[in-house]
Amino acid sequence: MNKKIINVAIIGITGYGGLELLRLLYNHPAVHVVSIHNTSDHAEEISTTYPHLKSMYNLTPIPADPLHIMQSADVVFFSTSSGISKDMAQPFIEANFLVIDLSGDFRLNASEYATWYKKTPAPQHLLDQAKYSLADFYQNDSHYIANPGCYATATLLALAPLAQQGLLDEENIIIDAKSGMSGAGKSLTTSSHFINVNENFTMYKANHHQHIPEITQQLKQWQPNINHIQFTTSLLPINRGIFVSAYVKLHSELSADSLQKIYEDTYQNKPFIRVMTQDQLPNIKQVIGTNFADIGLTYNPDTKYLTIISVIDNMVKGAAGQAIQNMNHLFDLDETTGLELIAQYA
Ligand SMILES: NC(=O)C1=CN([C@@H]2O[C@H](COP(=O)(O)OP(=O)(O)OC[C@H]3O[C@@H](n4cnc5c(N)ncnc54)[C@H](OP(=O)(O)O)[C@@H]3O)[C@@H](O)[C@H]2O)C=CC1
Ligand SMILES: CC(=O)N[C@@H](CCC(=O)OP(=O)(O)O)C(=O)O
Repeated sequence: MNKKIINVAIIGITGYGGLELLRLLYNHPAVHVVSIHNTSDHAEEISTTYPHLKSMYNLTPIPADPLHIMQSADVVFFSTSSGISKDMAQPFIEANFLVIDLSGDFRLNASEYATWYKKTPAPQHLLDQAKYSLADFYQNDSHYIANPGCYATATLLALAPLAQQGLLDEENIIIDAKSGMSGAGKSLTTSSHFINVNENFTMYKANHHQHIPEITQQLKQWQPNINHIQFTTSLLPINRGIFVSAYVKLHSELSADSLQKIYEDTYQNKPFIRVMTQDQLPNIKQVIGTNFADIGLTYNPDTKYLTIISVIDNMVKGAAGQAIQNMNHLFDLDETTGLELIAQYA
C-alpha cells in the first residue's frame, strides 16, 4: 500500500510503549498522529501529563471509539496491557482495518494463550486473521500484525541464522535473558520498587515466562524438530535494554569462522541487525534508543558450546521501533524510514 501521509491512531498512549511510539513517530517523515487514546475521562493535553512532549504534540487523549478511529486514521497501534486488544480489536479486524498490536494477545494460538497468559483468548475467527511478524523477516499478508515480544525478538534474532538452516541441536538451546525495568510497563508492583530493583539482580518467571511458547513457535517454523527451549529471565537495575545470552550446541561441528559467516550472510541485507566482528560481544548501551539488534558470537571448541549475545532496546526494537518497522513494510516504505537512530551512548 502506498500512501503519502499515513494517519496514525494510538491506543494505550499513557503506557511506556505508547509514549515511545509518540517519540519515534515525531520524526517519521510520512506519519501524522491523528489521535491518541487512554482509558480515563479526565481530559488534559498529553504534554501536561508528560512535559517532555511540550511543544511537540498538541494532542489530548480520548477514550477509543473504533468507528471514529477508522474514519480518521489509516492504521491503529494497540499498545495496551495484555487482555485488552483481544476484545477491543474486534471491530477493526471485522472491517479489515490495519492494526499493529504490541501486546501478546494475538501472538499465540488460543490454548497456548490461555495457558501462558491465564486469560480467555480472542475468538478463533479473529486469531486466524492475525499474523506474527518479526519485522526483519517480514512476510506479511494480513491486516493484523502481532508485533513480537521484547525477549522473543532478541532471542529469535540470536537464533534465526542457525534455526533457518536446521543447525541447532534441539535438546541444547539455553537462553539466559535479562531486561531493564521499563519492560514491565508502568504499573507499580513490589518487584518494581526502587529498593528491590536498584543495586539488585533478580531472576523471575523461571521456566514459565509467557515468551517461551512465542519463541518456540517461531523456531519451529524455521527448524521443525524444536519443541522446547530452556529459558530464564532476570531483571537488570537499568531503565532500558535486553541482554540475551544464548548457549547452543550444533548438530555438526562448525568452525568459528563458518559460524561467523552464517550470521553475516543471514543479516547482510538486514539494516537493523549488526553482526559484531568475531569474538567481539555487544553491550546494551550500544543499542539504547535505536532499532538495532547487535549480535556477537564466541565458540568454545572444548565444550562445543556456541555463545550468542544479542542486545536490543526493549522499548524500540522490542516494541515501538519494531512496530513502526512493520508499519513501514505494510505501507511499502523503506523499512528504515523514521528509524535511523544512533544510540545515546553517554
Ligand atoms: N514495555 C516493553 O518493553 C514492552 C511491552 N510490550 C507490550 O506492549 C503493551 C504495552 O506495554 P507498556 O506500554 O509497557 O505497558 P504499560 O503498562 O506501561 O501501559 C499499558 C497501557 O494500556 C492501557 N490500557 C490498560 N487497560 C486498558 C483498557 N481497558 N482500555 C484501553 N487501554 C488500556 C493503559 O492505559 P491507561 O493508563 O489509560 O489505563 C496504558 O496506556 C503490553 O501488552 C506489553 O506487554 C511488548 C514489548 C515490550
Ligand atoms: C521486565 C519485565 O517484566 N518484562 C516483561 C516483558 C514482557 C512483555 O512485554 O510482555 P508481553 O509482550 O508478553 O505482554 C515480562 O517479563 O513479563
